[in-house]
Amino acid sequence: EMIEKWEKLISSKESCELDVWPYLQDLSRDCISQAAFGSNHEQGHRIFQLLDELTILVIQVAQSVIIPGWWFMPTKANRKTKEIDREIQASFKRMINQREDAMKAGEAPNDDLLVLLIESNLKQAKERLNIQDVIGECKLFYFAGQETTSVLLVWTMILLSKYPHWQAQAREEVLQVFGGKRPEFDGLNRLKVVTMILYEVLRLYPPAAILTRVVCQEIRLGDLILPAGMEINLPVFIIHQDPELWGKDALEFKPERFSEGVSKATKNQVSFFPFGWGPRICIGQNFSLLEAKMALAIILQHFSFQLSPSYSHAPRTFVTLRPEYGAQLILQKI
Ligand code: HEM
Repeated sequence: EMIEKWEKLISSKESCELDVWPYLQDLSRDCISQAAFGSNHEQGHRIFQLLDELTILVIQVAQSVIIPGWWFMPTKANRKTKEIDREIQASFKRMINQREDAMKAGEAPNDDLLVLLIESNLKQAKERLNIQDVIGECKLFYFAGQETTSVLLVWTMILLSKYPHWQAQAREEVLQVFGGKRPEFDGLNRLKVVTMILYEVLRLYPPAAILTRVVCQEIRLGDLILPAGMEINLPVFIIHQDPELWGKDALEFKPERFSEGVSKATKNQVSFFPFGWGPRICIGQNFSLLEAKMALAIILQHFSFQLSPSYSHAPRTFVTLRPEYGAQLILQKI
């Protein structure tokens, strides 16, 4: 659908300028809605709108001075937050009820995330998820499943516009593997240059730029003693750009550093962790890389692109690392 929209915008002209960021957001929203929840565009659309509003409010709260008990005050922001949360809960409950009915009638898909969650809720076992757990998981997947991948895609398009020789190499590879055909799973796994490019984008522009942990019991870390309850930030983007770990060219876009895989590029150190690390590592990393490769391959088959003079480079952390003023590119049909 996105490709068709872009083609229409170009139609008889040679090229067209557009901000690709909202289109890529819609694309990844559609992917997670359909793949995980089998939900239609409209249902998913409202939930994303509400999550967007909730994110803005949460960021406002995070940036303000917290006074104990503030959350219980009937301020405008607190009332709005609770109202949005109620609507999100109601939307998910509706979605879950509809799916349960469809499952009973034997009309529902039986292999998506929603089915797994509902089945876990219906189990009689001790470890069954209750309905609030199911709603919590749906909320997390809706949020974590779209924002991050659309950010990865948008920075990839921006960097491939800035480095046209990498764009050309990626296109050559895609055309070699798929020609003009629709990309499929096995072929996507054979895309080496595209994978190197995506890793390098994730290194320089990690969507989750900072990870947070709370120390659960006092622990010694080198010369430091960290007390229980202390909050620690792991600055992913700083570690990803540290010249001591990555060399003097750490700030440069050089996908070739990943030509022999991640362990060679990192010399087996934990210096590249765009998807986190350890037991809470991103559960959706394969899904997102597959989605990004699929989207990028189709875009490269249809268009070449370059930065528009109106593009202004402004990475900004707003939960994820976003291009603050969008991604104005000039697209040309191939
Ligand atoms: C480029 C895309 C993505 C990036 C960079 C990314 C990054 C991350 C990171 C860094 C974490 C760990 C957070 C922490 O340790 O505090 C995480 C967790 C998670 N991600 Fe992703 N993610 C991406 C795509 C996805 C997708 C597509 C999904 C769903 C299909 C997803 C679902 C989740 C979930 C459910 C968790 C929580 C896992 C847990 O706590 O056990 N992510 N992600």
